[in-house]
Formats: sequence, C-alpha cells, structure tokens
Amino acid sequence: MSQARSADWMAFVPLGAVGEGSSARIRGRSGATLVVSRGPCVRASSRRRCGVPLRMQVDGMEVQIERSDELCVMVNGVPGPMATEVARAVLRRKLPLVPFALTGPSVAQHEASIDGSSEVKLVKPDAARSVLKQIKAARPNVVCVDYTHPSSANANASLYAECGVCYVMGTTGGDADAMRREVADKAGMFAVVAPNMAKQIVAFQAAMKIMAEQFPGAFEGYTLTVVESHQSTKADTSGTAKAVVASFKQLGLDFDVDQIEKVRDPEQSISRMRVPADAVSSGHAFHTYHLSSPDGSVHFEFQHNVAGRRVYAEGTVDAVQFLDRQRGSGSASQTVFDMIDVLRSGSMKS
Ligand SMILES: NC(=O)C1=CN([C@@H]2O[C@H](COP(=O)(O)OP(=O)(O)OC[C@H]3O[C@@H](n4cnc5c(N)ncnc54)[C@H](OP(=O)(O)O)[C@@H]3O)[C@@H](O)[C@H]2O)C=CC1
Ligand SMILES: O=C(O)C1=N[C@H](C(=O)O)C[C@H](O)C1
Repeated sequence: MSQARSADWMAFVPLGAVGEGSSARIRGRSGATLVVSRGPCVRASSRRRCGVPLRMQVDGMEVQIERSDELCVMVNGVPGPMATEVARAVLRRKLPLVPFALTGPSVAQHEASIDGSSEVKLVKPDAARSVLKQIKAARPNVVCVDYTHPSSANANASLYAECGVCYVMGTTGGDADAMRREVADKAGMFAVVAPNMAKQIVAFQAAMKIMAEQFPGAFEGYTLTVVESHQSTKADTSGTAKAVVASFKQLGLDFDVDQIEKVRDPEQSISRMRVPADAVSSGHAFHTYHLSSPDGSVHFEFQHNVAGRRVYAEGTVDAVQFLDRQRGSGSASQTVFDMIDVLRSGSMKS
C-alpha cells in the first residue's frame, strides 16, 4: 500500500499497488474517507460523492474520480516554478487541488510533490484533451490555472474552451485577444486573462490606464525607456511591461514594445538592477520606466520590483474564486475579465 495516494476526491493508485482482494481506508484532509481496493478497477468512496463515479485510464493507472459539483482547481505547468507556487497557494487556501497537471513535452518526471503533502500526476500534451474532458465530466466546476509557456498559451486556452473549462490565464506572451474572443463566443465559459496577478501591480496598471484615459497626450514629446529584469529562463518580454507601455503610448509617448530592454544576465540583474542575489535565478521581476521631457529638465520614474512569486500566486487564487462567483451569479453580461476587474470587485485579498 505504500504507493497508494489519497486526495479528498479521487483514488489515485497504480494498479498492482494494492494486493488482490485487499483494501485500505485512507482519511483525506477534509475528513472524507477513501476506500482503495484491488479488483477490475480501483474503487473509492467519498462523503461528497454525487452520482456514479467516473473511471479513467491515465498512463497505466486506472483512476476513479468521484463526481462532485464543488469548486476544484487544476494548476497546469507543474513542475514549472510559477505553477508550483500557485498549487501551494491553492492548498494554503484549503481549496481542492486536482491531482493532475498538464505539463511540458520535455518534462521527464511523471509526478510532482507539492510541499511534500500532495502528489500531482503530470499529463503530457498528447494526453491533455482526454484527461481534461474526463476531469470536466466528473468535476463540472473545475477551474484551470495556466502557468505554462508562451508557445502553449493559446493552444491550452483553446483546449479549455473546447472542454468548457473556465480558466485563469497567467501565462504571458500569447494572443490575449484571441483568447477573449474564444471565451466570449462560447456559452458558459468564463476566464480571467492577465499578465500580472500581484494586487499592488494591478493597482499600478489601473492607475496608469486611468491617467491615460483621462489625460491622453499629457506626455507628448517625452522620451521613454523601459527596462525589465527577470530570471534567465524567462522566454518572453514581460507581459506586464507591454501592458504598461500601452498606457504610456496613450499618454503621448512614441514607443514600441520592441524597445523594451530585457535583462536576463544574472550579473547584470545584480549590478545594474539591484536584484538580491538569492532572487536572481529563483525568480524576480524588476521593472523601471523612465520618462524625460524634450529638454531634459523634467524626469519621471516608475518602478516595481518583486522578488519571488508568492504575490502572483495569491492573486491567482483570488481570480479563481472571483471566476467561481461570476459563473454562479447567473448574470453573464461579461464573461472575460482581467485582473483590474478582479481588483475592482473587491476580490483581491493581500
Ligand atoms: N500573470 C502573472 O502574474 C505571472 C505570469 N507569469 C508567466 O507564467 C508563465 C510561466 O512562468 P514560469 O513558471 O516562470 O515558466 P517556466 O518556463 O519556468 O515553466 C513553465 C512550465 O510549463 C511547462 N510547459 C511547457 N509547455 C506546456 C504545455 N503545453 N502544457 C503544460 N505545461 C507546459 C514547461 O515545461 P518544459 O520545460 O517542457 O517547457 C515548464 O515546466 C510565463 O509565461 C510567465 O511570464 C509568471 C509570473 C507571474
Ligand atoms: O515570468 C515571470 O517571472 C513574470 N512574468 C510576468 C510578465 O511577463 O510580466 C509577470 C512578472 O513580471 C513575472
């Protein structure tokens, strides 16, 4: 029985891990009981079940999912650092974490442990559709969180829409307009798409947007420089910087996102951007936006510097809970949101 793992909502047992004719009883975090037994399939029971359990085969395992209409969260991109951080935040908030995560094609491991307490089975892109459809069938109120790779953001968004799974898209570098159109066109779909989930940075983005809307052209003739430093593994130009640049353009600055300077060299991050050494590779986002008047006599500088990722993870879970309330509210006048909408709704906690 050493390989048998329990979640409150699912039996997740390699065939062969339980002896023929034997069974085991495991108590989950919320007190729900899981009964695992060897037979033609693995059987499980839970206090929250509603209806006949669904059986699925994943990577040589037979898994039985208890049906339930409670909110649960599937975090895709594990074992990537951002997805892992969100999975931790889901557990901290005591929300049910789906023990499956879509993962990248080159990921060698088959499972990941979240804080040593919850195991997540990693699902390669070729099995993603089948697994997601089955999870949706058993757990209609699942919400997916996507922290994957710029190159997979739109394909994953299309898959969520195809399966009717509401989602929070944190992955940057995709075509956000295409995602919004797809969600808007599909009945019952809700999504939050945003390049930054940190409450205070979202407030800064909102302030710049409001300034640009109320005072278009106020910085006409000024010059702008934008420099952003991130860990060397970051694939794209910061999506946050691109969003802020859109407001600067409305304020009259002649600037293209191609002019955003990216710092990905650890030495530069430390010496030039003053990133703490322990955050250089483990995760950081240091942004400086500098505006100068035509004669050089007036300067503005805006800066937001984040070490680590926890602030985004907390905001992401706020977005999940916001989406869950939206879809449950019965009013569907808006179905696609950004984090400014989430902030305005009062749903952001810290
Ligand atoms: N909105 C926000 O607040 C924030 C957004 N981000 C964004 O989140 C994204 C992820 O960041 P980070 O964790 O640092 O990135 P990493 O590139 O370090 O990790 C991404 C993970 O996703 C995996 N992956 C690749 N393709 C797929 C796929 N098709 N399906 C599922 N998983 C896949 C990768 O696997 P493999 O190694 O095989 O490629 C990797 O394990 C980035 O776009 C980043 O900009 C980050 C922080 C905050
Ligand atoms: O990749 C990251 O790390 C981050 N990505 C987001 C972005 O592209 O703006 C948000 C933050 O900068 C961290």
